[in-house]
Amino acid sequence: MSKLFTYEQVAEHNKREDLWMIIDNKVYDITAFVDEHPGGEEVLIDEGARDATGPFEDVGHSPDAREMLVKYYLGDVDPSVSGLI
Ligand code: HEM
Repeated sequence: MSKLFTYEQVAEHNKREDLWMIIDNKVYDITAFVDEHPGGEEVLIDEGARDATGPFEDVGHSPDAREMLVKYYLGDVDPSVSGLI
């Protein structure tokens, strides 16, 4: 079973040196990726620490970009508290 996180837990990881992000109800630790993002670090810091599914999809990220997410995966958003924010 995957690890579950609340929105509050994700929101604590809101810094460039410690940055999490939710995409499609999955939680990612993207700290190591901030330097590598072709779209720059600013958007990741702005959209990080919360659900960034909308902005991520709006950009029309490639299959390669989606594949990159795999190695940053931590777990899922706790479904019992999802949808609160
Ligand atoms: C950890 C999550 C993310 C990953 C792995 C990722 C990965 C990538 C990759 C690989 C590209 C190059 C184009 C492509 O292959 O699609 C890209 C471009 C871009 N990304 Fe992300 N991205 C992430 C999150 C975001 C978020 C949340 C935003 C917010 C708007 C964003 C904005 C952009 C923009 C604007 C570009 C275009 C850069 C350009 O071509 O000038 N990305 N991203």
